[in-house]
Amino acid sequence: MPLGLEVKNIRKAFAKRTALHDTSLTVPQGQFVCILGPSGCGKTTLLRIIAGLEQPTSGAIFLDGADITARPVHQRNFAMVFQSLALFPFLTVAENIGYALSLRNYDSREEKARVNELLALIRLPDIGGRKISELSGGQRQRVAIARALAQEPMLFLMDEPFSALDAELRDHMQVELRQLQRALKITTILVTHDQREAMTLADIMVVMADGVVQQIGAPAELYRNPANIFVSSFIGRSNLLPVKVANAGNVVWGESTLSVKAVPAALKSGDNATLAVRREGIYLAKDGIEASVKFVRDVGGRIELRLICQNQELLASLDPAQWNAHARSESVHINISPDAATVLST
Ligand SMILES: Nc1ncnc2c1ncn2[C@@H]1O[C@H](COP(=O)(O)OP(=O)(O)OP(=O)(O)O)[C@@H](O)[C@H]1O
Repeated sequence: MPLGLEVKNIRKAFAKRTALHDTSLTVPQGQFVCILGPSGCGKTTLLRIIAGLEQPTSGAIFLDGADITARPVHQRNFAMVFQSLALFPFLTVAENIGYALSLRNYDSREEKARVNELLALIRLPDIGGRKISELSGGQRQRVAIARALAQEPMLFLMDEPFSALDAELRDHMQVELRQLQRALKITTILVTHDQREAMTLADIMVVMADGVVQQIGAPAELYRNPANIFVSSFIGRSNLLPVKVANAGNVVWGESTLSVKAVPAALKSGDNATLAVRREGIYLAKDGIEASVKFVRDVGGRIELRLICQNQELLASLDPAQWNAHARSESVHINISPDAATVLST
């Protein structure tokens, strides 16, 4: 059974800055991993080290159990798609894909059949004869993916491949890539700063900040159980409430006691902490905490409320039926669902 890729204790120091501190992660065979983080957090450096374009200062990379840290790029058989697609603009689509096939010693009939197969895969069967310069952004993107797949790579690496596309096309391409990756079961690592993109694509998300991995897990897991304040704010947005840990799985926020699903073992009764509350975790309840409504926004399907509660501004996202049932009043009472609230070290 193949093991996939293992990144072990990678560190990368540039002259003036350490881009990666002791980074480890496992990419199981056939999985889609998204490395997510703000600009400058070290995600491209990590991808380049995995690709073999950059050497780590220390640490090692294993592929299916073999140490490949010193293996040159051209011996890794990894395919790469970057934001600048590096297609040859004045060659045709078929010639671009054929170029990636040239190492395979196909005769011209076999090469033509393989190009057609790849074009069918990206659902552009009729564009083999067109020049790259004559294609739309989305078509170019798909050709770059087809060319990468032509290599039959062990690993597919992508760095912000959709950032040049408009929002609608980006959404579309994300779904297509995900379907293609599932069908081909090709182990894929994609770098992005866009949390929606990562949540759409990833089996496993790796959240980074300042050269340090903050959390690794399935998208829903990171959303529900963020490990720290950075992750809770970067993956979806959270209200951050200053609280004190109380006994019996409760926390105290201002004058109110709130029950929570868990308190981290490192926190003791009386400690200060932060309660990260998802917007949909706030609901209206007659016996809840008093809040005034500052702003109401109907965002189609949900009602967004900006509330002031215990001198703090909160953002809530309600079901329209709930809002209508409460007579759309300027003064409301709220409660917080324990499932949508995570206690974090401050
Ligand atoms: N060749 C280099 N020489 C010196 N410093 C570098 C080099 N490459 C990257 N860095 C620094 O390392 C840090 C991480 O850079 P990296 O490109 O990995 O970040 P990133 O998360 O991919 O950011 P972005 O989303 O903006 O591309 C940055 O502070 C960057 O300035």
